[in-house]
Amino acid sequence: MTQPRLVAGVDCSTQATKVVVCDAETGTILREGRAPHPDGTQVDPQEWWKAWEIASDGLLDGVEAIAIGGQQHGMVLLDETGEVVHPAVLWNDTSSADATAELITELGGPEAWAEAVGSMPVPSFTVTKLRWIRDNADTDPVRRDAVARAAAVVLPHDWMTHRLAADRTGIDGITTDRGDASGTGWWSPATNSYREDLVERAFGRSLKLPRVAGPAEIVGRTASGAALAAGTGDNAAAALGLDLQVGDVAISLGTSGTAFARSAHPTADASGFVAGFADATGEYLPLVCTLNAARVMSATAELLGMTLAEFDEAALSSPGSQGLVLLPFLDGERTPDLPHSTGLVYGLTRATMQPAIMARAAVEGLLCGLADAVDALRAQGIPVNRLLLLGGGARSRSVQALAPALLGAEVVLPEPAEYVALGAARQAAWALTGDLPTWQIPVGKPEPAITLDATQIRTNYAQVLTNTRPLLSSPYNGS
Ligand SMILES: Nc1ncnc2c1ncn2[C@@H]1O[C@H](COP(=O)(O)OP(=O)(O)O)[C@@H](O)[C@H]1O
Ligand SMILES: O=C(CO)[C@@H](O)[C@H](O)COP(=O)(O)O
Repeated sequence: MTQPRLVAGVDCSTQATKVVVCDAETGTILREGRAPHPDGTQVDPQEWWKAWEIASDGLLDGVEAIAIGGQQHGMVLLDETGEVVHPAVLWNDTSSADATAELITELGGPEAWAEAVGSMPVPSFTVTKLRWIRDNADTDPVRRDAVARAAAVVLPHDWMTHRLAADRTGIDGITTDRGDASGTGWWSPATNSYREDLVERAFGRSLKLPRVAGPAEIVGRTASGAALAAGTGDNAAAALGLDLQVGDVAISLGTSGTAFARSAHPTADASGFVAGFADATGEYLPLVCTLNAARVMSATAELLGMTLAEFDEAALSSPGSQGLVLLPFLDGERTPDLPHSTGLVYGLTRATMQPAIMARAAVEGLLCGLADAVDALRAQGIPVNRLLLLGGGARSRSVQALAPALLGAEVVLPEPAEYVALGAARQAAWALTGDLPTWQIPVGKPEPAITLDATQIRTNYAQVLTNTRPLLSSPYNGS
């Protein structure tokens, strides 16, 4: 029997690095590894490298090609020698809220941005982080030094790919791809080109930008001679891992909550809800992203003194949320655009102040936010026939049971797997062989759907959000 050709895919996500090694022909996962990242919204990229070394330890023997999928948007600034000059400012860092508002006004409003780069920027977008660091350089010596020395700006997956490439030096030869470039705020999916003027607008001067590699390109070689594929943003990688088809919408419940679909056409939503991203195949990936997803459940479980399994059981056993509404904006929020917001619980009575009802309200709150996301995709003309649940939070039985009614479509549960890493591995196989392989996606059985009054629950959620929006829009004074 001939040995399978091996490819590796990596997910350098917010909370961890995950590695899968697959048979390039079938996609069968043969080896897996994982290592955590530190918490926080500004992280030294060397921490990702350390996590990669731990997660990939002993896995790479015989691997012929590798691709990196990574959390989108994070700003990694490099000097002329390729040294990192500031901790990476991640997608979930909301410090650039004021910078975002300024940039939107300066260019002529949300429509001007949607026209220029397919998306209205929110504080997650890299372009806003460039403006933030420029404007806050004087109050911090590390930032001042970083702004003075910065020669190039790249994204987490670009940096990891560059670090893995043994055939590059300094900042020469750095690459990115369409999927990740589309989350910067200075690259247009519709025209496939950089808007370098937007980098200059944000930062006050130009910076070197990575070359946008093609979907099946080999962009370098590792020290052991493995081919490096272009890599991509984590959501574009997941779309590749799931082999999304027209009518499919992926719902990823990781640190972020995302709803996205493949599209043959670019979108440009000036409301700021739907980001007009590119995918990793040459098409498009309209996407809605919330800042609070799986951690809403883990934080609520911790509050209630429950394990995640107990939390799930409580949410499922609850006689509904009984009008208790939880707005899950625990880390501020991106969609809706409320970077200064906090979470909010409304509807506490002696009857609703029960652990099980609180657990249920937490799951409903995070799903109501995602229901708005799916509706926003529908409003952009994206067909929604079935929803594919993925990410750590998709393992939650209560999410599986409540999602069909609240999101308004059939829910499919791909067999739990690291789909970002798997999609990156599929891209690596594409670069290695020249053909995008067809890999079977095993489908699991979700928890049976619960019947509930979705209209009432979503109306309650929308009313609480509307009525508290002024409060949630202003900075919270927690002192
Ligand atoms: N059964 C479960 N119920 C709810 N949340 C879960 C469950 N299993 C894992 N998680 C959560 O999934 C998250 C990790 O998911 P992952 O997709 O790896 O995130 P990221 O890609 O942002 O690093 C953690 O917050 C973890 O608490
Ligand atoms: O900002 C976005 C998408 O625009 C996030 O989806 C990040 O890409 C992080 O993903 P996770 O680590 O939560 O999977």
